[in-house]
Amino acid sequence: MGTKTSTNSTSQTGPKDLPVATAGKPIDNNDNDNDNDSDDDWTPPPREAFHTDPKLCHSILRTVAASAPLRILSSTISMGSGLFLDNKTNTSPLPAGREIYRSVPLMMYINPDLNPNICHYCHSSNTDAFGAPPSMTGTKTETETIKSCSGCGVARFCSKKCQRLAWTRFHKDECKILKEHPKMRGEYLLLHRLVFWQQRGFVTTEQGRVVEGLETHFTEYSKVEERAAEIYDVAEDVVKATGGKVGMGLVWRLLPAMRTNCVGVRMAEKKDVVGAAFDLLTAVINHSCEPNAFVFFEGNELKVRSLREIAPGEEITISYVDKNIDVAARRKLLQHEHFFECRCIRCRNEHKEHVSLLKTSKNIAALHLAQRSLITLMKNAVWAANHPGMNAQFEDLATIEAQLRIHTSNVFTNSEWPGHIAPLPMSRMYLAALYLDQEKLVPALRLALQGKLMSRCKSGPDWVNEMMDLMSVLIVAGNIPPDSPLYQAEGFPTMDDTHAVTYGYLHEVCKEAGTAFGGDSKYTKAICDMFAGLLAKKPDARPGSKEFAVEFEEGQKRVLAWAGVLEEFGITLGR
Ligand SMILES: C[S@@+](CC[C@H](N)C(=O)[O-])C[C@H]1O[C@@H](n2cnc3c(N)ncnc32)[C@H](O)[C@@H]1O
Repeated sequence: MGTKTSTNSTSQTGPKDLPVATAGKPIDNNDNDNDNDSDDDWTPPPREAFHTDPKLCHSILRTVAASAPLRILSSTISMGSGLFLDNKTNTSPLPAGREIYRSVPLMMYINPDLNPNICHYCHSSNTDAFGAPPSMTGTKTETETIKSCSGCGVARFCSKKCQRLAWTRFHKDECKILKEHPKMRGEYLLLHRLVFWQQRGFVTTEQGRVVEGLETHFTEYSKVEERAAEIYDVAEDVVKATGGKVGMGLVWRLLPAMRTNCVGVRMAEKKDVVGAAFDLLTAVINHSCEPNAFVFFEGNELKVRSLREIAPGEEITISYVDKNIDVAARRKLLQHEHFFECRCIRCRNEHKEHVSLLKTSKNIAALHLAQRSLITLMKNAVWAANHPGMNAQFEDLATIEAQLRIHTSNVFTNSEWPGHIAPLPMSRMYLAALYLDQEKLVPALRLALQGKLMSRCKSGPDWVNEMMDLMSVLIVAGNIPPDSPLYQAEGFPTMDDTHAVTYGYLHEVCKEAGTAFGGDSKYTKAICDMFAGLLAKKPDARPGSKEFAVEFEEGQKRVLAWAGVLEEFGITLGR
């Protein structure tokens, strides 16, 4: 790290000073870092929004396989551009559950800490479609032997061929970097890749123009000292990694562009982000907390699908954050990462709901405090479960559950904490999974039913994933032997009722998975195979028949009453 130089706003800043008004860490004027800096200016030139350049828009749109006519236009929600369903070539709306486009992102990086089972070149996984490793399910796949690179011990490859191809394409530049920084953020690793690719001439002129036109929030990063300092070290590392061949000015501008425009990699079967991808068209899509589309990944492909009907001429939106978190947490994240306050209808309605339930700002502050405490509590419980013996205090799930009750009591003045207000649904689901791991089926089933059925999410990909978490508890519950003392001692739902609910729910999940993820998705196929396998064991009334509908309704009523869930939260067959 170089020594400090003055960076006041009146100085004639050269390439080696931090941008004007930035009090982050300045670079050493005597450093050789910038000797080959072809790009002396720290401040990016004014950005031309994509939609002002039809030729560039055309080439961005050509990078994807679109199933619907698309256009890049001036956004209706943000300052720059956005992606729209075209209304010139198309007059009919796009229904819910349709593919909008798919593409192979320009760059993608999976963080092996978050998912060690994905090849870093072809991005195929050695887990089954539910994300379970083969050792747990007994499934053997071609890519079973995903091995780490012996150089860095970080990058993973499913075959020698993938390892060789990755080496020529990017890993020869990245191996040393990953060895030094094994936990590097996906966006930062992709920044290194982009810089190396630019040097090697791997980036086409058009791709380069897209990168130049990206929203960077450069000013916001530069203005706040701690944000500037946060990215400064990374930028310096990138310059160092290129042996000083690339100047700090260029890296300093590209870095916030990567942070702003990479999309989190979520596989179909998991809600958690496991890496970062940079896709030229997806970088144009703006955010809504009530989006009409979503992105997921399968293998090398990124797919964007509609969540509800989209009218011709309507802007396509995705959620940049987990939709299940509460309005305050969403706004905070969007402000921190994207520098805007979300003003979508959902945010306004949720905020109004809090105000009407809690009346005063003091009570709202108490809600936010309780929400943070709950998240910390669950994080500690999950950590303790993954590190047995390290923090016994959080291993006792009955104590965690009692604390959950304490945190959620007395926050709402005239009622209990409503079951749909975050993070209660998610906390209950986590706790259910931890109880299931400890084979404590009674609290696991009760909490899974409460968490899932009372949550706000009633359809779409998140609903499918949450229902699959509930299914994993129901399936274990359905396998308890008929003479188990659980039925007597705990008033546990009868085997018939559990089976009726399991078949009914899985039937709905199959249909919704087809709509949400598409019939050609590996995940949808795996869910439907699972359902078919279960159904084969069912001799009597089958989902779809009148007899089954009666069996299901009655069974669900009793199961919900046992779990303390109101009947209105139950699932209607054939929704
Ligand atoms: C990935 S870019 C989206 C495309 C961008 N509008 C453009 O012109 O390149 C993300 C940035 O768009 C802006 N943005 C996205 N959604 C927004 C929203 N709902 N409200 C305000 N700004 C938004 C923010 O500046 C955000 O950091």
